[in-house]
Amino acid sequence: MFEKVLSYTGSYKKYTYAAAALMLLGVAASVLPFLFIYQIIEPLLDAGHPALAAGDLIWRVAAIAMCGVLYAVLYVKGLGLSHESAYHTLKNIRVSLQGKLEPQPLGTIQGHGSGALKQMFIDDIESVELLLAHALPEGIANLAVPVFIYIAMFLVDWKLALLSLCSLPLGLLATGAMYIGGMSKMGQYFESGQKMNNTIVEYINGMEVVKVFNRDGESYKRFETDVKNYRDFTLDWYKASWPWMALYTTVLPCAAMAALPLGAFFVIQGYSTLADLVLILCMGFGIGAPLIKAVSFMSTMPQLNYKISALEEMMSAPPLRQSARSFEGRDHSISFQNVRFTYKANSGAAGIQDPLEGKQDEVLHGVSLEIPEGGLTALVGESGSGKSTLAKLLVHFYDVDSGSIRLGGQDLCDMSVEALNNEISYVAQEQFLFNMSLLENIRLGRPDASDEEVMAAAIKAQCSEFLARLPLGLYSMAGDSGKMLSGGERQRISLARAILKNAPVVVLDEATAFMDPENEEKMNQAIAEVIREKTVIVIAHRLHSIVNADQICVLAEGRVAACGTHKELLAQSSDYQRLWAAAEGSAQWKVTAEKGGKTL
Ligand SMILES: Nc1ncnc2c1ncn2[C@@H]1O[C@H](COP(=O)(O)OP(=O)(O)OP(=O)(O)O)[C@@H](O)[C@H]1O
Repeated sequence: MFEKVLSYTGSYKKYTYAAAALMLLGVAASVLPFLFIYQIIEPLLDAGHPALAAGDLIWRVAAIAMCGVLYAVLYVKGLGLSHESAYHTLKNIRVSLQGKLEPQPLGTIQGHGSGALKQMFIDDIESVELLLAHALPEGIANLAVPVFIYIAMFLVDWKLALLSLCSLPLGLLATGAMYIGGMSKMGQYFESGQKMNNTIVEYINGMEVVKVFNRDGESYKRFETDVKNYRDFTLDWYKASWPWMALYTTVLPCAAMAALPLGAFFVIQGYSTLADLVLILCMGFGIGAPLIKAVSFMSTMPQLNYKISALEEMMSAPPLRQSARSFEGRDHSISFQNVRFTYKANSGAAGIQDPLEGKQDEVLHGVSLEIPEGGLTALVGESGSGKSTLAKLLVHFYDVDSGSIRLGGQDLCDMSVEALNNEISYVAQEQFLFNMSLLENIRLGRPDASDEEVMAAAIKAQCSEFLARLPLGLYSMAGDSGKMLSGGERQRISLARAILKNAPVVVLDEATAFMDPENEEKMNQAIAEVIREKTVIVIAHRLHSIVNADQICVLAEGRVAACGTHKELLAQSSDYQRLWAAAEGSAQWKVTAEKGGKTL
C-alpha cells in the first residue's frame, strides 16, 4: 500500500523521507532527557556516589530544556514537509484518477454513481493525507520512541529492561488480531458507505419528484435502509475491533507490569540498584503514549488499504476501445452493422441488494442500419425501444458488445473519441450547463470561437429574446446545472453550442422535448440552423414532426422493425401504423426536408 501511494508522490517523495528523518531525530531528542534525568537521580539515590556538582546539574537541566526545544522544532519542520508532500500527492492522485476515468466508457463511470464518485474523489483520496502526513512519518517516529527507550533501558540494566518488555508481545498480538479482524469486515463497511452516499445524493436530487408525487415515505424508506445498513456494517466493523483495542490499550502502556514487582525483588536481592529501577519505571511511562499512537495509526491501515485498492480498481477499468487515428472516413454516412449492446450494471455491495443486479438484459439485439450522408433520418419507436441507446453508441459513450458502427466506412473504434467528436454534434434531451457564463457554455462547442461568433450562434439558436431579459445577457451565469434558465432556454443554449460547433453530423435526441406552442417557431428555426446541410439523425416521439424525413427507422424492442419514408411505412409497417395512430391528434408541427436546407 505504501508503495502504491508513494508512486503518486513524484518529486515530493524526498519530502516524505525527509519528514520521517526529521521526526526520528526529534524522537531521539525526546528520549535523551531520560539519560540526563538518570545522571541527576543516580547520585541522589546512591549513597556511595559522589554528589553532583552545581555546574553539572545546571548543564544537565539546560540540556533537558534544549532537547525539548529541539524536539519541537524538528517535529514541526517534519510535519510541514510531510503535509507538503501529502497535499501534492492528493492532487496527483485526483488528476490521475480523472485522467484514467476519462477514457473509460460513460456507462462504467456513471455505474459508480455520483455519490460514490464524490466519495472517492474527495473523501477517500483525502484519507491518503492521514497516511502520508501522519501515519508514515509520525507512525515511524512514534514507533521509534519505544525502540529508543528500550535500547536506553538495556544500557541502564538489561534485566530490568527485559522485565519491561513483558507486556509487548501480548499488546502486539492484540494489535495484529484487530488488523486481521478489521480487514475481514472492511469490504461490507466500505461498500455500504458508498451505497449510502449514492442514495443520499439521489434522495437530494430527486427531492422535487418525491414531494410532487407524495413519495416521501417510500423514498425515505430506501434512504433509511441504506443509512441503517451503513450503521450496521460500521458497528460490525467496530465490534470486531473493540475487544482487541481494549486489550492493547490496557496492556501496551504497562511496562511496569512485571518490572515493578520483580524489579523490587531484584533490588532487594542486590541484582539491581534502586536508582536503576526508578529510572526504568520512569522510562516505562514514556513508552505507552507513543506506542498507542503508533498502533492507532495501524488501526486505520485496513480502511486505507481498502480505499486505495478500490481507487486502483476504479482506475484500472478497461478504457473505451479507440485508436489514436484521426477521422479518415470517405464521407459522413453512418452504418450500424449487427450491433448488440447491454448496459452493464455495477454489482452492489456484499449483502446489499442492488436493484439492477441480475438484470443486465441485452438492449439492442443485432441492429443494422444505413444512414446516408446529407439525409435526415428519424428514429422512432415506443419508449424503451432503444432509440437513445443507438444515439449514445453513435457518439461512442459506450462500446458495443458485438457488431460495429462506422462513420464514412471507418469503425468508431479505429479513431480517437476526440476525432469522432469533431465530426458529430450531439444534442441530448437534457443538455448539461456548467455554472459559468452562457457565453462560455456555448463556447464549449468550439473553444477558439470569438465572442462575436458565440453571439452569432446564440442569435441563430433564437436565444436573443431571453438573453435580452437577463441583466448580463450572454455574460449571465447559468447557475448550478443551468438552473437559472427554463428547460426550453437550456435547450436553445445547447443548440447554439451545436451551431457553433458546425459538425457535419448532427444527432438530436428529443431536442424539442421542451417546446411549447409559443416557442414552436423559434425552436424550429433554431433546429433548422443546426441541421442545415448536415447528416442528421433525429429521435422523435412526435411523429408529425418527421413525416418529411428522408428516412424513418422504426425500432421495436431493440430491433429495426422497418425503414422507409412516411408513405412507405404507412403502407407497409404495422409497427409504424400503430405509432402513427397513437400520434394522431398530438402536436401539429412538421419537418420539411429540402435540398440544401431543412426546416422543422
Ligand atoms: N443507463 C442505463 N442503464 C441500464 N439500462 C438502461 C440505461 N439507459 C437505458 N436503459 C434501458 O435500455 C432500454 C432502451 O432505452 P433507451 O433510452 O435507448 O430507449 P428509448 O427508445 O430512447 O426510450 P425513450 O423514447 O423513452 O427515451 C430501456 O429498456 C432502458 O430501460
